[in-house]
Amino acid sequence: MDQVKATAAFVANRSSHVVVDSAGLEKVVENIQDKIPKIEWDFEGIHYFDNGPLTVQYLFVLDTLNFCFWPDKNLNYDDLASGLKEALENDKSVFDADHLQKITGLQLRNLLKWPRPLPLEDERVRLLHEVGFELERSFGGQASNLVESCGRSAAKLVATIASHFPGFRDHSVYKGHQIFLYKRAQIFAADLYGAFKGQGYGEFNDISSITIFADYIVPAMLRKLGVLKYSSTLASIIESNKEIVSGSEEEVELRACSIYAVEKMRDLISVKLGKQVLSVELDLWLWAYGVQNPSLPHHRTLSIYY
Ligand SMILES: Nc1nc2c(c(CN[C@H]3C=C[C@H](O)[C@@H]3O)cn2[C@@H]2O[C@H](COP(=O)(O)O)[C@@H](O)[C@H]2O)c(=O)[nH]1
Repeated sequence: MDQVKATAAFVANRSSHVVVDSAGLEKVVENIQDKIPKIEWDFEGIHYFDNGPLTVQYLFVLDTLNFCFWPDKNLNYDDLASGLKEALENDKSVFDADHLQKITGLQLRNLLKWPRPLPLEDERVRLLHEVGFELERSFGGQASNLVESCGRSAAKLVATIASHFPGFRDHSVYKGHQIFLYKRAQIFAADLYGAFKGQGYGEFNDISSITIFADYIVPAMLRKLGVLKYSSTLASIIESNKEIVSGSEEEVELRACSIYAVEKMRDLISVKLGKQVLSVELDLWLWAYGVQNPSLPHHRTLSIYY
């Protein structure tokens, strides 16, 4: 994930709409002291888990669809995670590769028991078809084979997913340079690590290489903590819920500066507190607090990546 870290730093060093505030960062680390908040993966109790390959298939489908909830005021990530869980409990073959390749928007909606079209529903369906097709073509239909082919390397898993599944290629071009953010591919590795508690399909010898998952909750939380500062124009766009175009400088800066800030936070925790923390742990802490503060204004971008 060196590419993610390096290109996020490239953006942070040139950004004009978003600034990583070193004093704010120092203050957060001082306040953390000995108690880096440890949040349990699945603290909400909404995910499917059976300790086997079906859990891997579930998590891959979940992270294929883990984006863009905000256009529907009532739809949240929990609806997706628990809806897919219930669908799988009712029919163990529901996420078989041949089913995924043929699923329709209406069927997906029915699986999730969602009464109206999902945001970006056509894209969600297209991505499920792509996943079903490529899983069958290259991995015997099983996401668990994809994971096993990566020999316990999270970095290899992210690279393999990006090379086989175009829908996971979370790239942008910023000031003429290609920037890699890989939110959904990285969160899949983190979900395996969290669900399987670092064992079996969740065992990775390089989990520390994963960065945070640049979505629309973590930047809002970093801003609340005083780690990110926005230009007055960007602040007013976000506070008035105006959309920000996918791939715009503002959007790339929000996401890349969040990744960069948390990597800096890790360095500072290591220097000041002598502790090694994973971005996965910091992400879960920031995200869990962010979603528990629904009044936090967040940026709104129509995107299939987060
Ligand atoms: N950075 C980061 N972003 C995350 C997650 C998760 C869920 N991870 C599960 C794994 C373990 C825990 O038990 C969690 O349940 C979702 N998101 C993003 O949030 C947004 C949805 O927000 P709202 O519209 O309010 O539901 C959307 O962009 C979604 O992609 C995370 O962990 N980290």
